[in-house]
Amino acid sequence: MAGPHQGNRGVRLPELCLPAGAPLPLRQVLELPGVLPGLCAPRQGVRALRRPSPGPPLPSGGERGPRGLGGGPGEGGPPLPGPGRGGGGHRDRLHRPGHPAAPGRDRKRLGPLPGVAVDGRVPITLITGFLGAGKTTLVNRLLRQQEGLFVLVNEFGEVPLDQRLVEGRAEALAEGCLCCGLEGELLAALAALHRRGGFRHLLLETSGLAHPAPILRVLLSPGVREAYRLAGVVALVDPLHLDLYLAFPEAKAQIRYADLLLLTKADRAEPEALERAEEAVRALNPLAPLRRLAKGEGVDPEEVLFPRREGGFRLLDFPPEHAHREGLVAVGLEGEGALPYEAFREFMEDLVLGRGPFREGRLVRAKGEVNLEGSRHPLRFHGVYGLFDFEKGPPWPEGPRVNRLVFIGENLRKEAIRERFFRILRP
Ligand SMILES: Nc1nc2c(ncn2[C@@H]2O[C@H](COP(=O)(O)OP(=O)(O)OP(=O)(O)O)[C@@H](O)[C@H]2O)c(=O)[nH]1
Repeated sequence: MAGPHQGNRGVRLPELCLPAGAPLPLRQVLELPGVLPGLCAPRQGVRALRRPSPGPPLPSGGERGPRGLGGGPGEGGPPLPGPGRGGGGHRDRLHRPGHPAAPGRDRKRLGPLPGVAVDGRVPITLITGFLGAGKTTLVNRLLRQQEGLFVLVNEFGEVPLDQRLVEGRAEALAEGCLCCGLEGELLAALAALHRRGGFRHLLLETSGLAHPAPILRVLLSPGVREAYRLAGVVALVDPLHLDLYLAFPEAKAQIRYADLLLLTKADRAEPEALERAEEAVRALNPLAPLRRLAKGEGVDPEEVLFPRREGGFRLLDFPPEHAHREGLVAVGLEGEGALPYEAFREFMEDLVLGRGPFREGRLVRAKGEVNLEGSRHPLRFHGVYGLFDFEKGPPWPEGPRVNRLVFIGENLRKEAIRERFFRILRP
């Protein structure tokens, strides 16, 4: 395990947006007075934190579904429209690559859905990738462009932030890591969704720390297999932080188990970094197709939804047990009130740079939505190691303003973080 701060100080600094000692550029994002000179500008539009436009209403129940999780033949009951039947049928829902997709009404229609057409089971695609690799960015894009998708999201953090981004067509599983004792939870969620129906393809977005094997074991178990067809495993890989990620066995496993590999942040990474990352990824999984993505764009949605080719490669050496790298901690903070700008900036800098009470820890992932004093807009942020994106959200609605933050890292001291945050929060 790397020593404290190595990632934040010695190794990462040249590449960081936030040099040591430089304040976070929060004022610029919120257009608060008093921008401090010499800071890197906030990145524009990197994170689509807003929710995708609501899609058309999901068809309601009414038709009988196939066998499986509902409790055997005849009890299933979710509507899985087959060719020529209700729910619009899917013959006319052809996805036509090449047509520019716009959010909302121009959403593309799903293709002929081989899984449903062939055997009545609902295809399910596992979307993996280490913390901050770009899973939600891709999934939000697919939701905007494709009808009939539903997403089950598993988050490691204690405050479910991602779910709010895809509300209506997504559901959060219990917090924690899906691969660690949440198999029952996953089974129950799959069964409930299957009974409820109203979707034709399920995406399962795992937490960044999930090992795919125990999840695949659930998806390939006899009861589940009758209702859902595993369409494949997609792994997203962040080339900016790959060498840091590969110290985590989960990150390696995600790459090894993938049917399709997506190298994200191609718009931000230098060409040499992309090439190096491709080499490292290829060494772990030489057979899966490898594509480059920029902000969720760069791959045919159909390929993401159905990444597994017939007769394709799959690694089935499921370890009976696995252990996460020690010391990883998720801290969720939720509280009403306003944060003074300076105090919040210092708090974030100390965490990112491993200073003061946070010197033992090393931040891997941060995300949140906060209410800074003097602003009508929430400040939203995403951090992966020291690289941060900030965005101004739409004005707060009437009513209490709730700050929500998640920090994931090694040896983070939960109590110290909580104590500091609630000390600066003004109710
Ligand atoms: N420039 C750029 N930024 C990206 C890209 N993909 C994701 N990001 C940014 O990277 C950060 C993390 O992206 P997410 O999509 O939330 O990553 P995630 O894998 O869902 O994160 P976790 O759920 O926390 O593991 C956000 O700030 C995104 O805007 C990309 O292709 N290009």
